[in-house]
Formats: sequence, C-alpha cells, structure tokens
Amino acid sequence: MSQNVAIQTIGLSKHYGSTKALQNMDISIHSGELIALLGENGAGKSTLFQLLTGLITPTTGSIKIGGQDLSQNPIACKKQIGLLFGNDSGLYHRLTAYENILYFAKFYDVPDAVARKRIDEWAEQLLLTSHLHKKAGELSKGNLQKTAILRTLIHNPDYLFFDEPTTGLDIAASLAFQDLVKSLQQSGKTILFSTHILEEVTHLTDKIITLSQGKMIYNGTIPNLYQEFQTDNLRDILRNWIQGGVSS
Ligand SMILES: Nc1ncnc2c1ncn2[C@@H]1O[C@H](COP(=O)(O)OP(=O)(O)OP(=O)(O)O)[C@@H](O)[C@H]1O
Repeated sequence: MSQNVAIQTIGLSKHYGSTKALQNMDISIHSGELIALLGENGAGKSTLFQLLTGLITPTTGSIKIGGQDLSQNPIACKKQIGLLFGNDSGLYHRLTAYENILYFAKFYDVPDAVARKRIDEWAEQLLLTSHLHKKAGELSKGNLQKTAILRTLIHNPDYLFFDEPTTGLDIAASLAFQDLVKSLQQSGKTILFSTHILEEVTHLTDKIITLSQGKMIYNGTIPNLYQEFQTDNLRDILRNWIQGGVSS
C-alpha cells in the first residue's frame, strides 16, 4: 500500500441475506482528500460508513485505515476515526449538549482543558454556543445535529466520515459546517461525506465516489465525469445513472 493511502478497501462486500448491500468494492482514498459519496436511497452509502468504522463486519474483503487492518487492530483504528450518522445522534438525552461532548472526550482520553477549548471554538463556529447547556432531549433537530458534529470531532480524529451531515441544519449552519469541513481538510484530515445536496458537493470538492445498487459506478473527479458524459450537469448524470440501473 502506498504511503499516503489513508483508507483502502479490497473486495469489500456486505450481504444481508439475499440483499447485496455492497458488492466487491475496491476503494483507495489518499491522505488529505475530501470526497463526496453519492448514490440513490439504498445504494449502500451508510453500509459503507458502518463498515469503514468497524460498526459492522464485512461479508468479504478487507479494510485498512491509516495502513492498519481494521479487523486486526480495531481499537487503534477506531481511535483515529470520527463518524457522524445523519439519522441517529446517539446522544444521551438527559445530559446537556456540553456534558454529552465532554463524556465522549473522556472516553477518548482527551484532557478536559483541551476538550473545553475545542467545544468553545467549534460551537461558536457552528452557531451552537447559546444551546450548549440545554439538555440534548430538549434541543431542536438542527442543534442536536450540531452537537453530534462536535462530538464526532472532539478527539481530533485523522479520518472523518460524515453520513448526511447537514440533515436538519439551517442555511447558516450548513454553510458554517461547510467552512469547518474545508478547514479540517486544510489541516490534513481525510474526509468522506455523503449527501443528496449537489450544491454541497460542488461547493466542497471536485472528487466523488458514486454508488448504485451496492456497486461503485464512479470514482474520480467531477471535471473528468463531465468530459466523459459531454455535459456539465451533474444532476442529469446522476439521474440517468439511477434511472438507468446498473448492469451486473
Ligand atoms: N441491517 C440491515 N438489514 C438488512 N438490510 C439492510 C440493513 N442495512 C441496510 N440494509 C439494506 O442494504 C441496502 C443499502 O442500504 P444503505 O442504508 O447502506 O443505503 P444508503 O445508500 O445509505 O441509503 P439512504 O440514502 O436512503 O440513506 C438497502 O437495500 C438496505 O435495505
């Protein structure tokens, strides 16, 4: 594996009974890359995130994170990973937003003073400061999502996986999140995020991986895709892929 390959999968598949959620996926993501993961509902995006973060085990294939095999070194790999799930914040509703994030910081052995400094800085950036001391159960959906974003970042992981990160965020918070993602990439993080919002993709990156029906159908840059399809309408290309199906 080349030195700067940060995330690598070889022959990765996940089957649920007869459902082939992911099929034979070979992916190499280089250190410092910011990649958008696209695909229709049920394409396999969340399954890929769950596999890459060790939440579920593959049916076949292997995963390397930072050069280490995830199945052989799960603890070392997981310490370097941050995962945000779009539909389940996983926060404790009786604790405040602040307490929730601090709890995770302790879990990852982040010194208290460091954690507090990070929370203050990122909460301000994401416009969450005035809600930090509310119980998670009493937060709006968007503020819950912002809290989950901070929790994902609190141990300063090198590899970040965001599954539909701007779900529930208002326009200002979405833009603030996009700025945060860009600054994280500039600081050297490797980031894979899924979204159904194409403006978000083109604003953040020109690199995409597209899944359809559990298969990877494109891995490359948007300019190359435009050249291949002789159009610069990403929406049309994706719609045609989804409507046309994928040959097996
Ligand atoms: N725990 C599970 N048990 C059975 N089938 C599952 C399970 N998790 C996912 N699947 C199936 O695997 C396929 C891929 O689902 P996945 O959630 O990865 O899609 P997705 O691309 O994230 O979709 P969306 O955009 O709707 O979030 C779907 O057919 C789904 O029904």
